[in-house]
Amino acid sequence: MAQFTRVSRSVGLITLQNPPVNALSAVARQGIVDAVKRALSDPKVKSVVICGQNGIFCGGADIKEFGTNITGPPLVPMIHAIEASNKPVVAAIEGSAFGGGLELALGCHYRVAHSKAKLGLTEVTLGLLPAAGGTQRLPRLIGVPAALNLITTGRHVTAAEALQLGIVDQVTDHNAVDEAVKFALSVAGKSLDARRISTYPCPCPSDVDALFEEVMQKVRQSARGAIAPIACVQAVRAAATLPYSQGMEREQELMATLFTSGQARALQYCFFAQRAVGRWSMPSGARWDTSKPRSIHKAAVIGLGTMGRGIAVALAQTGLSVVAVETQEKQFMEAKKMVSGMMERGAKRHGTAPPLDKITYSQNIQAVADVDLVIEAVFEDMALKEKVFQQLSTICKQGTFLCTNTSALDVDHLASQTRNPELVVGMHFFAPAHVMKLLEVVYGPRSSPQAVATAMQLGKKMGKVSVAVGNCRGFVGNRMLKPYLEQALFLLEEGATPELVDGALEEFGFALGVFKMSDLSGLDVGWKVRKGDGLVEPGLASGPSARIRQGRRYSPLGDLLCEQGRFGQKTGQGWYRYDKPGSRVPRYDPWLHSFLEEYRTQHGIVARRIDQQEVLERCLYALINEGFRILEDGIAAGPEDIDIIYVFGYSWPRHRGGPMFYASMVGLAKVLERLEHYHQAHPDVPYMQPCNLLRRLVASGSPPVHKWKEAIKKLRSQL
Ligand SMILES: CC(C)(COP(=O)(O)OP(=O)(O)OC[C@H]1O[C@@H](n2cnc3c(N)ncnc32)[C@H](O)[C@@H]1OP(=O)(O)O)[C@@H](O)C(=O)NCCC(=O)NCCSC(=O)/C=C/CCCCCCCCCCCCC(=O)O
Repeated sequence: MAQFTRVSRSVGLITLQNPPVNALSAVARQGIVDAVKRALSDPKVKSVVICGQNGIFCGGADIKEFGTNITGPPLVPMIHAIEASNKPVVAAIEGSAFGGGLELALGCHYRVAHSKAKLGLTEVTLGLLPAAGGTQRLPRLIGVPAALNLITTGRHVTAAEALQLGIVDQVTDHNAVDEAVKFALSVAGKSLDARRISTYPCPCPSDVDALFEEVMQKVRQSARGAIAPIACVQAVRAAATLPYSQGMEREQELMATLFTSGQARALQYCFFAQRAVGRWSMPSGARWDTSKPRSIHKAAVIGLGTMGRGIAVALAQTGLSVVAVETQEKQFMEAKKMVSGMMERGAKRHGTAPPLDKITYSQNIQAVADVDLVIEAVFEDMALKEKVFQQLSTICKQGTFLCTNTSALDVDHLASQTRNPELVVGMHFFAPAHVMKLLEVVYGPRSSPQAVATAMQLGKKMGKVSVAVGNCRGFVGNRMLKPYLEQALFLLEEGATPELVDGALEEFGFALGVFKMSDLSGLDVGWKVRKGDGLVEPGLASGPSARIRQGRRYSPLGDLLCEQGRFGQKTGQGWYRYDKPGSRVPRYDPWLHSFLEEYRTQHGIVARRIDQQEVLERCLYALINEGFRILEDGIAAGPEDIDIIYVFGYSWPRHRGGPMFYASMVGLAKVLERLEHYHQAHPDVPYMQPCNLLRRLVASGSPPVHKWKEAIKKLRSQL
């Protein structure tokens, strides 16, 4: 797992060999310990280089070991032994040096990096802190403010930034190992007294207390309840205020708390889930590894509203030639300007040239005749989309993939409007499409595996986390949102306020509570959908029957707000009031509170006290219950798919691992018991009726989340 060779006569070259990312597993650590001993005891070796095989230095500690009984030599003494060596040790950093990988490099006396390498103390993203000395060495090397920034965010820095910060000593465009060997030859025999980072004093600003107070406040705000960033600040504070050995003790103490926390488990689950969703499968048996995608060189976007513009930008930024079609004159002119502006701003942020020449605009749909793939993003109206798909089917060259960006409509129905339904899939982007990472790739019963593979691959190229899901109303994300929104409205009827509901959800970790989110996305969107579903009945009489529609409990609260022209931020009023239309800061609205009181009186509802616990249970368990139905229906292949959709598309707090993981942490039996309780109290709310799959999982002993797929398969085979 670590190979030792002697090169250039006197340089001991230690190569980590643990594919795919040279993670520091027990065997790899043992390999390093043995190789270092050998290098130090070999009199012919005057200096040492540590590198990783296959162009990657080291992806850090082996995350797979974390849930197990860890054996093998621990990292901290291993790194200390390297630092204490009396022969110079140079890290040759290619590819990535993350987490424990960078900590290993910080234990070396010198660091040479390839210009394309990325470095970072990423542990915080896994619910941990850099506990192999990273929180103590990095501030000593680059100062407290810069170290705090890197350690609390886990962000990756380029080799150039690492050089500027002082993390690496040299950056090269050539072979980093060869350069490191040359470097090692040049420093052989030189004193190492000034090269052991643990012996450095920690450079500190004069008012350490004020600095840490300010940072802690900021970190608490952005952490949304995550504990690791806070522990990171505490550990760096120890570096700034304590001698190294005591700082190390503090680092270990803080790590011990994080290591066994539910948050660390959730974040590590997310890490693997994000990768697992790439290994998609369809109920037909088609899979990621047996379905070959087709290369896409030229794509088209139809409809340049908010979504279409974002999609066009995202495609162009990927390097594809894009035909952007908008038939309405006013929208066409406005979109051209907006798209260019979006690309220019993006390019400025990345220090690149805007890919303006990648997009050609047209007002004629015939312009898409020669593209490889079309993404339809016209208004969310089935009749309009049907027409577009009929046209595309005749205009496009043979074999063009036809995708729809619908957020809820029937993909299979659209496929039926075309000559080749196997070429049709949904590509459901999230607004703003050039920023949001999530893409739901929706397959209908007739979508070919190649169409799915192509959309998945295109999503990946666009930098999206793509999840393949089946076709149903709202797919996965929006389907689960419906019971969540519904519960929030019922809670208002029963006595809660938007502030109470949002407060509970934000404390749970959502960036925005449900009412703030509705104000942001526009209340009229859902109103239009409900009208289409025949649920909106303006001016209906009061009394309980007014709140039963299509045989189930219904809250017209949202409709009533829309009837008043209160569409949220864009009109300056919604569930909150805003200083002016378009303002973003929600404020308490006395009108809304009187309106709720009047509404309750009119409908004979006596307001009761509702606590945060009830808000969370009703909103979240209703959503989770629908997640189980989605699994039962085979719309999502596994809980990971649902969780990744929620973490990347709906701001579900990552440190809670996604709704299905959260359910497993709460305990399936508890979730079932609470759903049963609420369903008894609200028998006219079908979403609260516990799903069969949940009952069966509980009956089979509530297996851990990673075993659900297997359990579902087994349960299906018993039916
Ligand atoms: C950028 C990457 C490295 C590579 O990206 P890419 O090329 O795109 O490839 P991927 O698809 O991401 O990955 C390929 C497969 O490799 C798997 N993988 C990746 N990284 C790891 C890893 N570090 N460990 C295991 N496996 C890994 C990945 O899952 C893929 O496989 P699959 O598809 O899932 O099958 C990118 O992969 C990346 O970013 N990786 C993560 C980098 C990272 O964040 N590293 C930090 C790891 S944490 C760390 O290093 C911590 C160090 C501190 C010291 C730890 C000490 C531990 C013990 C202390 C115990 C003390 C508490 C005691 C408690 C008590 O007292 O009881």
